[in-house]
Amino acid sequence: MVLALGSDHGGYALKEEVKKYLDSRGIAYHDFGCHSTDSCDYPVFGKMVGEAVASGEYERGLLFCGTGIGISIAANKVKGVRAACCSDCFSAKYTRMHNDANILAMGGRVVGPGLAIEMVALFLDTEFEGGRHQRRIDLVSQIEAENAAK
Ligand SMILES: O=C(CO)[C@H](O)[C@H](O)COP(=O)(O)O
Repeated sequence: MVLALGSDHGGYALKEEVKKYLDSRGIAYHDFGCHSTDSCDYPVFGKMVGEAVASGEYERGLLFCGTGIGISIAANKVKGVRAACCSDCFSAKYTRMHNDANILAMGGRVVGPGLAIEMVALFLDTEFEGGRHQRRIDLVSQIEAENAAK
């Protein structure tokens, strides 16, 4: 699995911590930026990672901003993206099992590195359950298709 990573300045430090964890597990990733704590704009990186995941080039993505919210909102504007902003392990696990989330977003000003790494592990290691949940994802995709046609 190759991951697409992105952050703004508010999520930069947490992204660096998560990268150390991914390195320790030998999980490959590409970091689309940002690459410092200089102030920047989260939609730029949410869009880049969203498009990278939606294209199929990267299987899943990890996004970071101050709250995790803005960058997940931006990524979710890309067709095919299901980005979940999480700050607890239950949500990080169930967003894989029930929502087949393809991007996990976290807030560098909300969660510490220990919790973030636990959430990343659950997000990466949990499979989608399918079944009734696939029907619901199909309904979400239908909303995307309807809006694209407008
Ligand atoms: O969390 C965020 C978006 O949801 C941003 O990281 C946050 O809004 C950036 O704020 P500032 O420019 O004051 O550092």
